[in-house]
Amino acid sequence: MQKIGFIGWRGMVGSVLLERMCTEGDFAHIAEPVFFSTSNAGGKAPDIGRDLPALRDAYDITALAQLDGIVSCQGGEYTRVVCSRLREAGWNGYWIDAASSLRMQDDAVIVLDPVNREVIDRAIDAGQKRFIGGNCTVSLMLMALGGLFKAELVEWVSAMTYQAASGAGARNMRELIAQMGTIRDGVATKLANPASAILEIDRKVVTDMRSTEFPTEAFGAPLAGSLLPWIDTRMGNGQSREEWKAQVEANKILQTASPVPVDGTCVRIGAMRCHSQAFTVKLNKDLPLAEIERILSSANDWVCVVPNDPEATLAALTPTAVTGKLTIPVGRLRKLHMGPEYLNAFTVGDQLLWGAAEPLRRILLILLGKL
Ligand SMILES: NC(=O)C1=CN([C@@H]2O[C@H](COP(=O)(O)OP(=O)(O)OC[C@H]3O[C@@H](n4cnc5c(N)ncnc54)[C@H](OP(=O)(O)O)[C@@H]3O)[C@@H](O)[C@H]2O)C=CC1
Ligand SMILES: N[C@@H](CC(=O)OP(=O)(O)O)C(=O)O
Repeated sequence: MQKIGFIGWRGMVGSVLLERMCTEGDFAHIAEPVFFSTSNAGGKAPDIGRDLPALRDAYDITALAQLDGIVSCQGGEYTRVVCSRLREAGWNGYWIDAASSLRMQDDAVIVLDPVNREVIDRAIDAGQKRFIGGNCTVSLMLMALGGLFKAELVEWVSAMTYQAASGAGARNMRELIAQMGTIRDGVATKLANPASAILEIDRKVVTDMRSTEFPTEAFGAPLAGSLLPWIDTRMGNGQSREEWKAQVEANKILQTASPVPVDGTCVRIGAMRCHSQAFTVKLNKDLPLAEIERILSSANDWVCVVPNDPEATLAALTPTAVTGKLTIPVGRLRKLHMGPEYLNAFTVGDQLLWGAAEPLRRILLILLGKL
């Protein structure tokens, strides 16, 4: 792997990937990085601390076909178009991708190496070439609960998600802030007066949120001060596509012999870039909580168990605490009234790090023989 192409490096996932690669010094392992653009061929390549040629056209199949590997954070449509053209051109390099379009194809591996390194190694040995990052909630769930899955203790999981605006894109993050500002601006005078009636403030807030002037172009509905219990398209069986991904992707990542059911409701909330999830885990045996905590916390280098008390929970188990960090806290661990095999758990993870960029950065290092 000498010549590696980067597409989508300017987008939200791509720029987090680039930042992580620069921080970790990964470009030292790449003899010839080549940067592409779908909109600015001939423009200036990003600053990665060395001289680089101008941006190449991301649709130039001849240029792409000269690469040993391609890392794309450009999106599913780009993948669909370019991957098939590259195949037709006989290209047989490594394709590393953040988009969902290839994930469930037989010749694609969903990568999350702290959880499925053996699956990845077997695929590389077998000559497989397509390595795709998983859906963010699925990757974050498996980083948090991986120990229980690995020990084959999970009968099923119900995952109720609280997903950040970033999962919907940069435009949506901006709109969330604009919505927050609109709400606040509408009641600023009343808010400044401690004697003003709260129900009057509340009435004005909801009137503003229901107004056609309220900014909702990206989300299609108010998110700030509210929530949106539908993410992605409909599947036709009552599930949203985001909910459907939980079981199919988790079982593909783990390569389970028989599928572990995973289902729940995926909800968009007004967090910026951390997804949270509340789990009900049906274990296949009654284990002491201390043993469960030991299994969870020893599963990988990033997961950490948060004591089930209010101080530790509010200090370590919130999007505010976790944003920008690779740690995966898991807390609120307790047995539910339903019985000793029913475990409650809550996790928070940065959806642009372990949820998107980090598994791609690491599969690249694995393919380069550096991890
Ligand atoms: N957002 C997320 O949380 C996750 C996303 N993914 C997948 O990653 C892919 C990319 O997502 P995401 O990074 O959110 O996409 P973005 O919309 O942020 O970026 C995609 C591309 O848009 C172009 N672009 C146009 N205008 C701008 C601008 N002002 N700033 C930056 N880029 C711009 C860039 O292409 P160019 O430079 O060629 O013009 C960029 O590479 C998608 O397939 C998504 O499914 C996967 C996991 C999580
Ligand atoms: N759908 C996710 C983000 C995402 O891009 O997922 P996927 O990579 O599976 O399309 C969210 O909205 O939070």
